[in-house]
Amino acid sequence: MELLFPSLSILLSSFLFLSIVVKVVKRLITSDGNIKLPPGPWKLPFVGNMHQLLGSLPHHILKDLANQHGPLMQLQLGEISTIVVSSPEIAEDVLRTHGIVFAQRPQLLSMSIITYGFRDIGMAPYGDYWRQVRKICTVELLTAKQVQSFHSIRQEEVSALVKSVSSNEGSQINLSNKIFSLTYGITSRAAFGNKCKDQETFSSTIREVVKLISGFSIADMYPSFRVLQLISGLRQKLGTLHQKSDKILQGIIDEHRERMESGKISEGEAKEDLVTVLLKIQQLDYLEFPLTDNNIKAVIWDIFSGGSETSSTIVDWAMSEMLKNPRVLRKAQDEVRQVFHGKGDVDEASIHELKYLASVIKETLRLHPSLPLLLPRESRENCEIMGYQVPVKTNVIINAWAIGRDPKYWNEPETFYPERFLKTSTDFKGTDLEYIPFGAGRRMCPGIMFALPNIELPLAKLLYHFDWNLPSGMRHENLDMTETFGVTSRRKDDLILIPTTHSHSSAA
Ligand code: HEM
Repeated sequence: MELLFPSLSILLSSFLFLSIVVKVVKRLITSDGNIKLPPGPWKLPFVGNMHQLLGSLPHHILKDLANQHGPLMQLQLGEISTIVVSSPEIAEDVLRTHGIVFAQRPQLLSMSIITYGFRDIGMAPYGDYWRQVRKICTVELLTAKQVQSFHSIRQEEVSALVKSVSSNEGSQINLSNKIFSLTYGITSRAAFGNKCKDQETFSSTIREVVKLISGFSIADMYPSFRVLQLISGLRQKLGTLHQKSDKILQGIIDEHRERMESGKISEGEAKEDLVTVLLKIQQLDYLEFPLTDNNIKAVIWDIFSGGSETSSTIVDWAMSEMLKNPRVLRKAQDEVRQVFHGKGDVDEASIHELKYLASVIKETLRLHPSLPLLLPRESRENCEIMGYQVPVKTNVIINAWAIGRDPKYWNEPETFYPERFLKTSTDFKGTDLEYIPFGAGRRMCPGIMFALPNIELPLAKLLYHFDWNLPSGMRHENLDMTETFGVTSRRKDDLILIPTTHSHSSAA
């Protein structure tokens, strides 16, 4: 009996292996040999190019491969034919010229669990439902007026951060941790109103999910082998996390609905949180697609997962780059201290005067775009790009990180030099394809207006109130800038710094 188990498992895995090989070979044989696909590296029969993505960060590997095979490159990732775009010219073709062909997202099984069956904005299939939720997002949730209405939340949360840093003056603090909890705190209050009791659990659930869905999941690369979903355990882990976050979100919705029905949230209340806005929209009778509670939860999930890690990552990298480049740190500090001279604190009303800080942020977004690979897309029909065929249902990866370092467009691309943005009108609004940290085209990020104040205000206050030093003995040029593997390109090690309160500041 004892021998039966190993032999059974060997038998099963051999069967699985063989059936995968048969399927892949069958596909190779039946594929149209006349199609002129973009060039790409040599492929192994069963894994395609997946083995080439091991060992380093995907956006780094893809940039190196593109240097050898060209800015439009074809890879075979398991069963999935993929093209990788690494130049502004081809990004223009994909995102704008043929924008409608590439406005679709691939329907990854792993993502369907956490997006309530693709009912969010980011993963929803391109079509009328997506158009409706995206419009709600841009016209109701993330407008300049709505974002402005959250200014007191930002002030309070960032002031609390300043206070907490100040109380640790002279000793080492983990600035990364403080920045990440700040952004989750602001997003939570904007979305749910006063901080909800489950905020910590909710934020940590999101972070766990983001970690789980990072990189290329083997199961998603072989969608016809559903058994891989079971073996990998990904589906089960995501399911458990989804249930946890769903319970919290439903509790928040129920509590809001109760307050609205009891008249505690009045019509047109000055500062409406995002859940309240969504519940009011739910009551409208002219929506093409009724907004269910699940739809609302999916949208709120997007705002948290899309909005918090991304903005914190930029603040974290901007501080790291300034500590590494003391000249830039001094210049940014001089500017903020001059603009807010005699005021004792930074306020949002004059923050637009911080032109150099704005360039620091832009340069950070160029070198460390929070999403180095834009969210994946999928071709809806056959398309020709630069004389190559891109067949329907090809996965499309756009390497925004590589594009932001293209030496054809950027002088000394690896150098952190904010001044370059003082002299150019290049912007991240989606028209300059050499600079796409927020993407471009139909699926471009709708959260820029929400993100920017969450980046500018913390940076301005941290520079105004404190002088910053690295832990003793560490030289600025030795600050480690290694990135970690993930959906967002975070620092590998947390940023540990020593703050000293600046004498003019009200935090002194
Ligand atoms: C520094 C901050 C941020 C960065 C760098 C960023 C970047 C991006 C990028 C690169 C995309 C993919 C665009 C594409 O495929 O072309 C995206 C999509 C998206 N972002 Fe952001 N984002 C940020 C903040 C936010 C915020 C604050 C929100 C919401 C409050 C948000 C919500 C979304 C949504 C919903 C999508 C999906 C859009 C769609 O598929 O139609 N993002 N973001």
